[in-house]
Amino acid sequence: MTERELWERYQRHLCVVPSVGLSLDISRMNFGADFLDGMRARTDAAFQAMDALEKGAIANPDEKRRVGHYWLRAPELSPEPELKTAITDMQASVEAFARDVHAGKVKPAKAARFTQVLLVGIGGSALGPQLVADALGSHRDAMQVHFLDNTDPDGMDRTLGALGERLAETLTVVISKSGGTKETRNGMLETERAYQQRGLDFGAHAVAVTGDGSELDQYAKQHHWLRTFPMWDWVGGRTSIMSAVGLVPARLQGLDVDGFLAGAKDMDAATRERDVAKNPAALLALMWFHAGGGRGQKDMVILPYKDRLMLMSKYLQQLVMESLGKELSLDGQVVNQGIAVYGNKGSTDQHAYVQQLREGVNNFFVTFVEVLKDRDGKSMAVEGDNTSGDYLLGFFLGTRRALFEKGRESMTLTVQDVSARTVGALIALYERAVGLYASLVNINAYHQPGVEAGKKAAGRVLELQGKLLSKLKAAKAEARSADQLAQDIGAPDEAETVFKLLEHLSANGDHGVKRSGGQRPAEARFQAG
Ligand SMILES: O=P(O)(O)OC[C@H]1O[C@H](O)[C@H](O)[C@@H](O)[C@@H]1O
Repeated sequence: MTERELWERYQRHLCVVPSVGLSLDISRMNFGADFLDGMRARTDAAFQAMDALEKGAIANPDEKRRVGHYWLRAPELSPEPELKTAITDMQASVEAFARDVHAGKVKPAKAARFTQVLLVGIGGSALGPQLVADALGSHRDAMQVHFLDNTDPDGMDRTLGALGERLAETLTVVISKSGGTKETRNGMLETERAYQQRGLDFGAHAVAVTGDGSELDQYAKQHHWLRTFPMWDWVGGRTSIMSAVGLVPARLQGLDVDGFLAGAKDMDAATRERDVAKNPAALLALMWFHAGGGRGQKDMVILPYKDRLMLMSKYLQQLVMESLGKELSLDGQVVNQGIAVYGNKGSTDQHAYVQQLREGVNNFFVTFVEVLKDRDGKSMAVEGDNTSGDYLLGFFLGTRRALFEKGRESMTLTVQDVSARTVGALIALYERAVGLYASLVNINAYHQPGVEAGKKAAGRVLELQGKLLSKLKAAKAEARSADQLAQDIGAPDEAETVFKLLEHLSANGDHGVKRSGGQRPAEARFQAG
């Protein structure tokens, strides 16, 4: 294709959404002239399924749940008045709470004001707040936000250690839809102890976001936490950023929550459009289908040319992979669907993995995200008349061209700026694209049965550790091999897990397990005390 033909193709296929200042360019995807028409029946069915979902159908059949994240930015579209009230009440109470915190009406016992937020959560209860805080935050925010999103002890020490004295003016927000996620529970307990060690009452510094009656909800009530904000079963974790999960930290941080919700609402309106050429969510879904043959054969590389959008790929990794990575179709057939997502930011990535994108295995398509506005205010010239922002654009266009020359497909999303409106719109765009794509490939995007297997297996590992420790204590000073100990606890087939447990136990002083003998598994001996 000549440059001239490409320019024609660009103009023909450019999808512009004036209400949110966003455009999607699919000209560098090599779909044929009849592709969109050929997909029309499937696309219409996807629109119908989305319509039913928005009207309150059970769109998550396995869990028999409705899927209501679109109502969070348009409560008037809720299928029942009670849901609308629940959403608007939540929004008003979050806003009022943040106002009281900022005004010092809700204040810590031993400091004048809360200045820091510590968010404890994982997966959908952390990734959205992390993206929003990083994309929209600055040192001028009303409060600074920190995160504990793992059960890594050193990670917790690092974050809590950095807060240090400021813990006295830190409001901890524990977020868990289910209220039973172990990583979050552990982070909460360790945070509670950090407060206690400084003579601070944790409950007077803590807020929960969780489902009614959950383990976390009960804990918060028993320990007289400041507040609990609701989470509902009709909002999935990975689409919960516009529920209290995202609004509580965003309001506390002092971000433009109204703009964020309005951007999403406007994008929702634009992506209900049935004319595919005018609907960026439908086009994204169709391009994913085209690129991967409807089988996820190509990875989605997300390349925003903007530091503030660096977490976009991490956020989309959960949204896309947890939604689309499914073994079974809606009819129960084994389909093993999914699309792998990765990326960081340009031009930084150009100095890392872009080499492979241009010359290596052609198993991906890129989505460039271009932000027109360079910065607040003017830029200096760094070379001739050129600014740093001119360079960023140059590198983006240069990389895109270099990929195209080698037959590597890409799309470009162009936005005006990284405002709350834009971030809300981008999230809404991808939420709908994922929902539509799921319909195109006939899977349930709203459950995550695969995640449970790992959690159950982890539970069995900890059970095994319990047995092992009792045995080691009973056997006192006798040094035994992993194989012997696995026999002793009646789990001879679990020798490898037993070895891994012993290796970890003896590397840490918590349980008094000692290791002797050689480095290889068969040579190592373990004993208590
Ligand atoms: O909010 P929670 O109930 O603590 O869940 C946190 C996360 O954990 C699970 O493993 C799910 O796979 C995620 O979708 C969810 O967002």
